[in-house]
Amino acid sequence: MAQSVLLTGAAGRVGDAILGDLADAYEWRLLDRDPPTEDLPGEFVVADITDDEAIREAMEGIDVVVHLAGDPRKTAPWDSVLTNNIDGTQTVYEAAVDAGVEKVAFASSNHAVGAFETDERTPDMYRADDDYLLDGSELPRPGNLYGVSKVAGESLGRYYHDEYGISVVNVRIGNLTQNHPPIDYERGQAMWLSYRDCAHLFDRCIQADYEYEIVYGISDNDRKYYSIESAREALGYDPQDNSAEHD
Ligand SMILES: NC(=O)C1=CN([C@@H]2O[C@H](COP(=O)(O)OP(=O)(O)OC[C@H]3O[C@@H](n4cnc5c(N)ncnc54)[C@H](O)[C@@H]3O)[C@@H](O)[C@H]2O)C=CC1
Ligand SMILES: O=C1O[C@H](COP(=O)(O)O)[C@@H](O)[C@H](O)[C@H]1O
Repeated sequence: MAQSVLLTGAAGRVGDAILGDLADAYEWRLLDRDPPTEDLPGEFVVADITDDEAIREAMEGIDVVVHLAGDPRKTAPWDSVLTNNIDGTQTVYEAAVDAGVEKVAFASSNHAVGAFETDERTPDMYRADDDYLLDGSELPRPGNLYGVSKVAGESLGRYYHDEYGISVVNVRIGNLTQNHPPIDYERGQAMWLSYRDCAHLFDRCIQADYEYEIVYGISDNDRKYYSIESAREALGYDPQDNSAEHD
């Protein structure tokens, strides 16, 4: 029988990429505070992730949670990231462990480590001939409050894994765009994540066995400054796209 997967933030862009390729692969329970504007697979729950009761109900019978819901703006103010990204993520984890969920894949961000991109390193680090690489073992270094909230989400996962044994993978997503990497934007090309690689990566997050992981979610771009080795090793990620093929 297909696994039951709760996808929070299902009405957003990352949700769109995942459901575009994986609509038939799982028993989906989709959740978002905004109702869907198109036909989506499975059951749709309209709820806020800070609503403890609604999230507990949505968690019933779920094997795996893909947790995307949150404020994705790098300029998001503190009150929004505190509520949506930190409090909301804690509510999701608490309900997940109480419901006996096996795994949570958390949508973290490149902005959890954005401050490694110093004036001295940029723009060289965005180029294919530069060998600077972050691999997920470095300490977080957020460059904005949104990034701080993603680091908090990764820490919540660490706590719930260590305390309750739930499997957790934090995917530091790069820059997701459909059909084509960002144009005239070297940083975005270095961290491009294509739609099909995004769907495949979260498919691996649902399928693979792991304990607690931090991986980078980008395509196999020549320009990369994030290693994808941990995603390959821990999850079996095998990306097909490379922003250099669109130059
Ligand atoms: N799109 C990208 O390139 C990247 C996205 N991410 C992360 O991936 C996740 C999804 O991002 P996108 O799909 O791009 O954003 P989006 O804004 O398109 O989708 C987010 C969805 O979450 C929902 N949402 C927000 N707060 C909520 C709450 N309190 N309760 C219930 N639903 C709520 C929104 O209604 C929206 O449908 C976010 O956590 C974001 O930080 C991280 C790095 C890059
Ligand atoms: O976390 C996120 O990162 C991407 C890429 O960041 P950017 O600074 O290069 O735009 C961003 O597009 C997305 O909205 C955000 O959630």
